Amino acid sequence: MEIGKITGLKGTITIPGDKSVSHRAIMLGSIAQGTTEIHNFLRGADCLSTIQCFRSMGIEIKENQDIVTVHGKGLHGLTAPSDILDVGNSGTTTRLLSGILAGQEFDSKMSGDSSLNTRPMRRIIEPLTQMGANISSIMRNGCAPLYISKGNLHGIHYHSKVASAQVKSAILLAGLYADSETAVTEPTLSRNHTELMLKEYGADVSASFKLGSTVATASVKPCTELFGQNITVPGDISSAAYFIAAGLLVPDSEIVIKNVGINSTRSGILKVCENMGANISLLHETRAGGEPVADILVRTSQLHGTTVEGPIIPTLIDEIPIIAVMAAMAEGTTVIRDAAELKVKETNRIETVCDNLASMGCDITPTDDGMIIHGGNPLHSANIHTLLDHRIAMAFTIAGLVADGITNILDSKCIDVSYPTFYDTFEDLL
Ligand SMILES: O=C(O)C1=C[C@@H](OP(=O)(O)O)[C@@H](O)[C@H](O)C1
Ligand SMILES: C=C(OP(=O)(O)O)C(=O)O
Repeated sequence: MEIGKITGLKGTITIPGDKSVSHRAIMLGSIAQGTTEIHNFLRGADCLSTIQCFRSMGIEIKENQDIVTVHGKGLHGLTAPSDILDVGNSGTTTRLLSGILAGQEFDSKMSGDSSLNTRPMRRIIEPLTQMGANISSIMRNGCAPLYISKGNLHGIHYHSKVASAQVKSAILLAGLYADSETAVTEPTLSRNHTELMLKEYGADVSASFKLGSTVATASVKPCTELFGQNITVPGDISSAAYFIAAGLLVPDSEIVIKNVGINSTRSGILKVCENMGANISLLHETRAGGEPVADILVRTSQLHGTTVEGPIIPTLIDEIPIIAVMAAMAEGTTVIRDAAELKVKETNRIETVCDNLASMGCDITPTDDGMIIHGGNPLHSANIHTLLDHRIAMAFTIAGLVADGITNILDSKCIDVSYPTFYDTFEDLL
């Protein structure tokens, strides 16, 4: 995809459904009793992998544009897949599904693409094993492909080293099948969609913060039945982030982004934008599917550098590539730290962000847990090596809109993983 410099992005856009919420709606719908209707479902490749996995385990799932109907068969209604479950590029599918599969009577295997199969899975193998699950890395390297066979699950209180919603969710989902309460404590609160949605489906879930610390605990009681729901998925703030950045960086722009999920465990990017001096307002705040949503009004702004660190990091972890692009265009220095998790995403996002921004003329230095960006140098065009990472492709598309010359996004098709209509959205802004 070739991207040139532009001015004046103006208009109102709607962002597709949230990826995290879409995955969870399929998973919980499949193990609930009765029908679940999901509105504004994200038809991105990752969520389609989740659908396919549950179809392979006997669940009827009908797709009608962005409305998906799941005919759930209850907590014990899944059937043995005849083949290895293909999780594609999706870490969320792999880790959350592991928690569910740990509670099944049948054996299963899961494998993904070459990126997925290098991502760390010990973080879920270890707690699920403590719960009594039989789960192993087939290549014995701590990565997928994974093999899961019947185990008898008991409740544990797990203290996770990483603030990861995927780890937390895998344990809570296995906890539905355990013989006593299961709790997860994480160093700082990660996205809480699983807790919120489990509650909607009828599970007995609690969540608490320890006073005076950032530590967060979520727990679930063993469950006998979940009940099918009607779910409206909010627009994905991680996808909206590219248009927030475009509205701020492209001269003479004014964009309204409709119906975006602003759950505080996801909306750290809004705080960072505010700290950078952005002109952003939230309009029409309301709720959809148990989640807070709002329209976001963005106007071109002169940004300045900031520090992004500590408990805010899990609330914006997928937005760091686009935050780095904003920082490159901001006056002054931006420091991003406490974000070592970036190294184990679809690519090592510290490297992919730093290499590509440096190739566009940005003064950027990678660190062990983030990066330091001296902003304000004009960006120039480059060939962007996405390494098939959707977030890199989208973040550098926005960089291309403000860079001199024609920026070439290599393998931009990888954007289908989370936002297949990304380039179409621009048509409403030109
Ligand atoms: O639970 C989820 O839906 C997700 C959690 C995050 O991963 P971690 O749990 O590994 O931080 C995030 O990066 C990913 O895109 C989606
Ligand atoms: C890291 C991501 O997703 P996942 O972990 O589900 O592959 C992402 O979408 O940026």
